[in-house]
Amino acid sequence: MLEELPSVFLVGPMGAGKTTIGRLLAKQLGRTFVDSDWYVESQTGADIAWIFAKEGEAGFRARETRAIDELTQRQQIVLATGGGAVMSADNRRFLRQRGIVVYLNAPVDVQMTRTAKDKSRPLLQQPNPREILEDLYRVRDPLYREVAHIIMPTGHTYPRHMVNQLLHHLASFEAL
Ligand SMILES: Nc1ncnc2c1ncn2[C@@H]1O[C@H](COP(=O)(O)OP(=O)(O)OP(=O)(O)O)[C@@H](O)[C@H]1O
Ligand SMILES: O=C(O)C1=C[C@@H](O)[C@@H](O)[C@H](O)C1
Ligand SMILES: [Mg+2]
Repeated sequence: MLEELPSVFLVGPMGAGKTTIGRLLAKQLGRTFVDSDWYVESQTGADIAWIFAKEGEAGFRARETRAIDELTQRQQIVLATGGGAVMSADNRRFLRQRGIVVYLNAPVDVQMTRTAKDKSRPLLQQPNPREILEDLYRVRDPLYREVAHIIMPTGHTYPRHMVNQLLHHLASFEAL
């Protein structure tokens, strides 16, 4: 089962669990896992904070779109995308047309808890991260929904449990 499943692309806000769930899902499916944030970092030879500082968000987004275009053409991978990848209409088209898109939908409270200690997200290095997450959610939630084939609420579900639920959804998707 699931041998024929195309690539799976995870979208959602910072702290939704795309990297965590994506890695576990890839292991379960015996697929290669790629994280677009890590891919951009490895292609650039610098971390995301450095790219934002030197090239601005626009520089990062251009690199991200090149990465999403390339990675969505790979066969049968599991891809965790950056939280802002859906801001680009090109990225949304690449994702929607080239695989199964899963929106991990985490409420802002959960995003806050999960991102509080980690300083690697430049957009949240402000005195008011909650307001930023709320503003981003308002703008991006419709875009995540637009691009998604499957929507999964995340919050109080353990990662392993999430992956089991997702495998279930993917199996019924494959059967279509
Ligand atoms: N279902 C879950 N239950 C509890 N903790 C979780 C869950 N999913 C992720 N986490 C934790 O939340 C934090 C953020 O998760 P992760 O890095 O996977 O999010 P992300 O969606 O990839 O974020 P970003 O868009 O910033 O890359 C990590 O510390 C991870 O261990
Ligand atoms: O939500 C966002 O815009 C971002 C999320 C992260 O995954 C990184 O792609 C970067 O920190 C920007
Ligand atoms: Mg991530």
